[in-house]
Amino acid sequence: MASVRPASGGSTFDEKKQGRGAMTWPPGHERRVLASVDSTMAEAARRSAVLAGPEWILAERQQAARGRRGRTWRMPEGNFGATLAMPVNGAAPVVALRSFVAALALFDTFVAVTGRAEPFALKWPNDVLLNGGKVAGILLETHQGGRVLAIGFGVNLVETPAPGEVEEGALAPVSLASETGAAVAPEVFLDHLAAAYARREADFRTYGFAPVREAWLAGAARLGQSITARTGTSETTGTFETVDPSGNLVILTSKGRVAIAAADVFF
Ligand SMILES: O=C(O)CCCC[C@@H]1SC[C@@H]2NC(=O)N[C@@H]21
Repeated sequence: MASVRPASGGSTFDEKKQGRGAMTWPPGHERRVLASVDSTMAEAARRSAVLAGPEWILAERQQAARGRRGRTWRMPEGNFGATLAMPVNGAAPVVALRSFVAALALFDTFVAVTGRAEPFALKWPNDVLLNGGKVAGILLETHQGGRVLAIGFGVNLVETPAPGEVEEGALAPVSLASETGAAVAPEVFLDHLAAAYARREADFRTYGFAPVREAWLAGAARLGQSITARTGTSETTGTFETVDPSGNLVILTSKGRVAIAAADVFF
């Protein structure tokens, strides 16, 4: 399914040869760059049975990229689409907290490549906003009975989906290039993201969810403001109060406090 681009596939990281930045590729992490694949999530699923350690799979083109809740994710060339597949231990709800770790790593990466933090914000559960529009999304899947986690990152580096391709009521998509003028190649973005993710993951493994939660809340969009959370069967509107220690969205409504585990949020 995948066609591997030999020039940059494999685990060797030679930043001078690749012309990339001066950050350190996380030791022990495999790095695979594919010219084309159906979906890096599908590729991670195929790799999951033989995975020896963390592995980043970056694709220049994806024919069948997927988004949250079974949606299609469109990835024009030049945008960023990658999946981190890694062995994990622990109960499913703890594994799922990686969505916050991943969102923070994306936030760190945007700050690293633009030198600015203020235009970026985090939208529960795991989108990154830029000037109020969606610039990146994250998708989590597990394999091998929960022993392998795949975290997919889709970033509009240069292009956005056409307006007709965006779900009604969803935030307008924006691209990093059009909003900030930053021209970042996907492989350079990957180098920053892999380093940032490794740092955030190490903190999560050492200190647990508390510091991740605190950092996530510090960057949260619409905290203290009115939001609407929609599941397939219900809609809750109220004040976005916090994210609780289990990662649930907490909304204060006229009838009291509601903790929501999974939903789409609308502003
Ligand atoms: O719906 C979302 O916001 C999540 C989008 C995730 C898209 C990325 S692109 C790389 C990886 N491969 C996929 O098929 N999906 C994710």
